[in-house]
Amino acid sequence: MLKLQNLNKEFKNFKLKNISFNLEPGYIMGFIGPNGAGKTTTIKLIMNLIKMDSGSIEIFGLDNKKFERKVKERIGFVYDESYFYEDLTIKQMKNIVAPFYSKWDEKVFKEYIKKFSLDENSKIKTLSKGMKMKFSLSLALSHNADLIIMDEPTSGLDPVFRREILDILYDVIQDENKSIFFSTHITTDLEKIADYITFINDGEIVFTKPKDEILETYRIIKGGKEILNSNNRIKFIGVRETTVGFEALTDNEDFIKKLSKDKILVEKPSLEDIMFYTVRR
Ligand SMILES: Nc1ncnc2c1ncn2[C@@H]1O[C@H](COP(=O)(O)OP(=O)(O)OP(=O)(O)O)[C@@H](O)[C@H]1O
Repeated sequence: MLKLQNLNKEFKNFKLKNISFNLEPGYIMGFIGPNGAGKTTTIKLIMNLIKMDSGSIEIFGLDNKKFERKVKERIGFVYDESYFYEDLTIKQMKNIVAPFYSKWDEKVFKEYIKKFSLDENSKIKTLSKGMKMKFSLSLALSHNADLIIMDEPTSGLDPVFRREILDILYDVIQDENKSIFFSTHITTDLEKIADYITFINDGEIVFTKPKDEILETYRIIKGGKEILNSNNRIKFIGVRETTVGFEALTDNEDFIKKLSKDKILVEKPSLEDIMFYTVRR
């Protein structure tokens, strides 16, 4: 579905370094990382909205630049900022977008509009942030796209809206030939629906793996201050000290076994824990 190989892009104060990952058909991949890590830049490169310095991107096995039109016909794209003409109504805007897609399905679009309780005659500028996102999603899902790419689709949305959107994405993925790639800061959303997680930090991929494998690999260790010393401290990925003790992240099973069992607590981390300790070290 999507294959990035050794992608590089340099801005004045930022560098995207050797980004590589694959997304297979039938899966949802979440793209996480702190602010400024390079998520939007990567998505813009995938969509050929900015030029790469080196590397390659294949979508459906085709080069994303050479076959741009062909590839984009089959992508549903949801961007984090509204790119609509604010003075138009939903219907007018849809009439501009629809002819670009040979497989546009008016019936599906109408179903989504109804499902999202949107009024076709509402002007875009009168829509709330959540409603605009629902409209964006309706457009992205109404032309039989095989790959849905979204940049922070759930940011700024309340939990009810978010859950609705996640349910719809989950429905889309029931067709095993479709895939979804989306960036987010809301790691709990990914814990619910993602199959794979790609984690980017400071322009570099930290990991790209099945979610279950990630959650099985890492552990949070909690213990009193007396356990932490200069030798073992450096073996943790990240450490957070409090007045009474410490919490730390590790992916080293042997190391955990060596720590005295009766003095530590071993817990499974959330994706947010993994992100926090990896970024803060
Ligand atoms: N056109 C540009 N010119 C110069 N620098 C840029 C440009 N676009 C992005 N950057 C820089 O690249 C870095 C990565 O930005 P990017 O938007 O990809 O991060 P992000 O992971 O999407 O962050 P966020 O989670 O805050 O949206 C930032 O330091 C940003 O300032």
